[in-house]
Amino acid sequence: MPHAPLIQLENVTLTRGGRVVLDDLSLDIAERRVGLIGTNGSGKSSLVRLLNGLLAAEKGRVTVHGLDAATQAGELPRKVGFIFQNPDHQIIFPTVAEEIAFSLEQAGMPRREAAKEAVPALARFQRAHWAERPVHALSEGEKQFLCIIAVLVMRPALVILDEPFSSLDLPTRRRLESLVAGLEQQVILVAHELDAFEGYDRVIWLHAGRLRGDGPPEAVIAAYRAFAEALA
Ligand SMILES: Nc1ncnc2c1ncn2[C@@H]1O[C@H](COP(=O)(O)OP(=O)(O)OP(=O)(O)O)[C@@H](O)[C@H]1O
Repeated sequence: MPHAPLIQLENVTLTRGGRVVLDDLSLDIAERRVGLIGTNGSGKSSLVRLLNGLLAAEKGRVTVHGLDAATQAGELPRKVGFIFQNPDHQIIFPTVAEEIAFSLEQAGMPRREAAKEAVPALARFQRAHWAERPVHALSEGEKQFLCIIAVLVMRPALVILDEPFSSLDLPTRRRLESLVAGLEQQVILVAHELDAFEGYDRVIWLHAGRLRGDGPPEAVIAAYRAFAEALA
């Protein structure tokens, strides 16, 4: 039985820096594991930024897990966890425990309780020993892992990862992939690593702000590879 769409874009147009980057785009997304691919500048990051309220469409309607992105934008960050390509864009506190405590506070926990709960929260990800570590002393992979933990402790309904693997070595990437694979939440992954979508329900291919492909990963990725080969 088809599920009701968790995410809906209706005739969405977005302009950035005077250029149309999403062009009258309509999408219904009900699947739990969704990949987003496309060449540089095709609009992937712009699209996912509409879903967590970092950008607003000037035309059309965006609905995310029951929230209207235009009128309920303030509520989106609690529903939508966002993991950026560069962990330094997300991490703001000097120590790991402070970063996690801040996330818990953002999720509505009183400050004192959040400070006490940070270590148990880290322990759920087998990282209690990181609590007092200065964030700047973590490796890139460890920082990315911390960002994911910081998002997951907020228990979002949707987790968006925007090119999370670019600076990670293969073992660290695999560890993150298996963490993501085990999540109960809906996941949208933006990645250039085309083998990252194994087991995904659906892959969406954006090109110049429009849908160029959409369907099961194997078919969409094969079409994208053929397109890339033809360009090379
Ligand atoms: N901060 C910005 N200000 C103005 N225009 C921007 C900005 N960021 C992106 N754009 C424009 O939006 C277009 C789409 O960018 P976007 O980051 O959404 O693409 P992308 O598919 O995520 O690309 P990449 O794979 O390179 O990350 C770009 O071609 C660029 O012209």
